[in-house]
Amino acid sequence: MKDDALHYSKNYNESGFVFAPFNNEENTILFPKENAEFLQEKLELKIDTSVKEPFISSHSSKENHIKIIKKAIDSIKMGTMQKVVISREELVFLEKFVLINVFKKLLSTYNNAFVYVWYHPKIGLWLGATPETLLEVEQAVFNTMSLAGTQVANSNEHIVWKSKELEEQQLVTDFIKQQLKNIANSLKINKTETIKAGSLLHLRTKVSGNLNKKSTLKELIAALHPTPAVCGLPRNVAKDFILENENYQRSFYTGFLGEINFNSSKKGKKETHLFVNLRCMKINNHKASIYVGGGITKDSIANKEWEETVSKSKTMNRVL
Ligand SMILES: C=C(O[C@H]1C=CC=C(C(=O)O)[C@@H]1O)C(=O)O
Repeated sequence: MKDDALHYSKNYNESGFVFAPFNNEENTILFPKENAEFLQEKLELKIDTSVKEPFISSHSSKENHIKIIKKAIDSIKMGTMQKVVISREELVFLEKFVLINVFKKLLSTYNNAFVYVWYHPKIGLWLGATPETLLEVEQAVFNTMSLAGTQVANSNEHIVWKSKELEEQQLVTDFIKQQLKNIANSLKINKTETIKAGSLLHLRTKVSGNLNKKSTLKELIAALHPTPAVCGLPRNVAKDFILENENYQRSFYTGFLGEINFNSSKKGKKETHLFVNLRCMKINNHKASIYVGGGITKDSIANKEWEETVSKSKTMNRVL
């Protein structure tokens, strides 16, 4: 970027790179394309192992996280919500932090994820490796996905999904279908499949279609973000529950990021690639904040949900 000014996207009509928070009422940061410089470099993924980066991890209170999960389960059983994604921040104290090494480790650990480093002097440094696409648009064709349900990958075992995970993910697929009803046509829901993200497995259903002529990117984003893969159902009830009960600020975790280029007049350039900001961390003053969460439904068992967040944070801890 040519300066350190903070720019915001007004209506996603711009061309550039956006970084959006979980809370869709807050501003989306924009790196305008016209202010950006484009550099390309081939990275050798071999890491200098003589540099050791010891760390001490401090689990944010387990009891507290379990308490919020139990409250969420009660609320779901009382009928206020169907699903809510509860998350937490885990602090890791870094004695030494070599950005390029951590980035290379992320790239080699997550070979089918969108791996990024994002920095703005007024916001800070974020890194991540997300398996979830929020939205891809090329001309009038778009792709999105429903991604939810987690288990630890175990290469020797036949993969079996329990009904809790299958239902949790189906809710996301149904939501996407419903939200796109008036914006898109020729909606195609692919077969649900298992995908690997680092050492974890998830359920994924790809959804694609054609945008109606008058649909805008703003409309499309408003319809999808935040999906029940990161928020819950009904969306507003779950969002309020999250904002009231999680005892930290998600800020850009479970937001989205990527390139927008929806209104470009140049032929063949009308492309947008947005990813949900999962498996991510913020680095600040020898401290990494790792963000992890999981979907809670009526069938959730609080302790297991805690373990799921531990598995998720382990994959991030490993790259540190
Ligand atoms: C909210 C997160 O994951 C979402 C995406 C995949 C699986 C999820 C789950 O099993 O709960 C979550 O919906 C996270 O990793 O922090």
